[in-house]
Amino acid sequence: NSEEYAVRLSLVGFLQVLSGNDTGIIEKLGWSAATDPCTDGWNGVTCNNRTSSVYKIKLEELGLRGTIDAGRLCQAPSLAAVSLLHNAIRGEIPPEISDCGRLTHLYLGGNSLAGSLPPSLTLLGNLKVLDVSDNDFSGELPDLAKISGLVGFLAQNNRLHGTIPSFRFGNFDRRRFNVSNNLFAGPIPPGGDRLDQTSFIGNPGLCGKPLPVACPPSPSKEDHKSLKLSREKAIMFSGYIALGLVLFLFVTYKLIHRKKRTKHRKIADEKIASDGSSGKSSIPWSSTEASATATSSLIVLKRPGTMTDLKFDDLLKAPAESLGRGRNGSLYKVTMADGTSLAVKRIRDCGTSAAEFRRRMERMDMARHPNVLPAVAFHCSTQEKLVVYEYQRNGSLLSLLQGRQLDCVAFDWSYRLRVAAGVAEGLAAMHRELLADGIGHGNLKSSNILLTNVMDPCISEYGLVADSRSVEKAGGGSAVAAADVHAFGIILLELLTGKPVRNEPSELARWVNSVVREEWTVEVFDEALVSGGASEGGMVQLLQVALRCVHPSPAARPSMDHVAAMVNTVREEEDERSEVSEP
Ligand SMILES: Nc1ncnc2c1ncn2[C@@H]1O[C@H](COP(=O)(O)OP(=O)(O)OP(=O)(O)O)[C@@H](O)[C@H]1O
Repeated sequence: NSEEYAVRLSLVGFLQVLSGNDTGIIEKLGWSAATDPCTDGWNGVTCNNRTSSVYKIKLEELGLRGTIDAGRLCQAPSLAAVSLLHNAIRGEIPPEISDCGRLTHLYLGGNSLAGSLPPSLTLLGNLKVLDVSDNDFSGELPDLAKISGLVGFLAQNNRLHGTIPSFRFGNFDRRRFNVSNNLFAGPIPPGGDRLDQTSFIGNPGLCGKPLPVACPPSPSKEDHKSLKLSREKAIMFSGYIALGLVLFLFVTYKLIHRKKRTKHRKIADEKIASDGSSGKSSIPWSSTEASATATSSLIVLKRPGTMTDLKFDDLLKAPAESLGRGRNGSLYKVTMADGTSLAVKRIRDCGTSAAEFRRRMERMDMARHPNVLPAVAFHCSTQEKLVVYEYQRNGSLLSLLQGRQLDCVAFDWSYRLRVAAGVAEGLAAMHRELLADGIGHGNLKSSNILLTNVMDPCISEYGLVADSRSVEKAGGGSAVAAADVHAFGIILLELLTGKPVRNEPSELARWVNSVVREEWTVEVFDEALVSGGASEGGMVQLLQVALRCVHPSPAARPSMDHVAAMVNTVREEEDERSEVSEP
């Protein structure tokens, strides 16, 4: 059909540019728009048998002397791996490379590529291995640490400079991280000492472990103090003083006015509580009761965003917008004076004492995991409990399921597995740490899976169902654990079927079970996954995990540790399936 023809034309165009219009090479490889890349033997091309689409292009050691036309290359919609190792390719990596959204492996080592690595590389969210070694690249590295699944980065023997981003070194194999023989400077980021010094040698300005060169101590406060204030600084400080004065007058004015407004606010608060409406509202979220309590009663656990301090009074004064009213209480987006956005949960009280609530919050703060959103601060009094989080602007898994797609991520099989594995890991880790204290999530659902700025899944509102009585009734945490496993199973079903659940999770489980019983298993899978080339075997495996999690008998459900291990196995097998053999 015409789409396939357009893809062939683009790929042939890509090869022409890559070879520098060398017709000899093009003929030798047998690429022609008149033939099919999958069935007519285009050399260097591998197709996905199920979808008959190109997923790997391997053109190594062919003496290619042209440039990379990423615009044309990325027309192949299922392209997962590209290897152009050991040619004489010139020019730069074009920014359009980010259009190859499914790319997992990109090997460009041993060419004559130059310029800096384009920042758009960081948009390749599925990338696992990037090899740019033995070229003539210069400039600073883009923040490749943003790509959470990156397990290989080879950049040795170039002229790259600047500092090394804070990679998740724990993910890298020794052989698969190498920035040696460049012009990098500054300290090796934390975790780099897990690797061998051969990964870093040959950078004259680089210091810290595993290199034998210690980093110089950073200048102390005393040194700073002794520095004379320059004229510009003096002007700047007098500016601050003036600003401080204006703020002081403003706050005094507000304080006088607040007294007058208190009465109106109480009425407005009661209105929120009674209608539960969501949407924009200039009505402050704080109750009179909360404003009247001591200003020191906000317990800050973590500094939010760029803020140096978070004060209860500032929180009360900041403009708030209602985001919704759920089972646990109401949620407000609060914008602080410096522009930092916070999400404040006002918990519907369930009889937990302030002391018990505080104990739970502090206990949870000790059990952090990258896939669990930590509370920034909390406030508890007998009348009111508030929990403050950082606002996550990329929305939730629910919004992805509802089709509010974000440009920066393809909601494809690989991403869905990443979400499933991240949530499973986070939940399992929290269970390990907190179930002994009877603290489970208690309200896990896709609207509580938020997406961080690098689109990693992050569980929010862990442990806010502070009904200790239900935990005791359930027998020391096992019922809350089984309920969380069930909820996780529903999330897996949502990922597999593409159908979001809002009110009745068991209905989705019942429907899936009935289809599976009739042996129409494939019918349950999201059409977008099937047409996107997701492997049926992998989807069936994940479905089996989901069905075990939603087993009607809580005692028959696996533990979260076991579930996380099963999900990881599916993810690893799928990675291997799509992974191209290492060149
Ligand atoms: N920290 C946050 N940053 C950005 N959005 C958030 C944050 N926390 C929650 N949200 C989003 O705000 C909306 C309202 O959240 P809320 O918690 O009130 O609803 P809910 O999850 O349906 O209810 P509940 O968790 O109380 O049962 C949801 O769409 C949720 O995804």
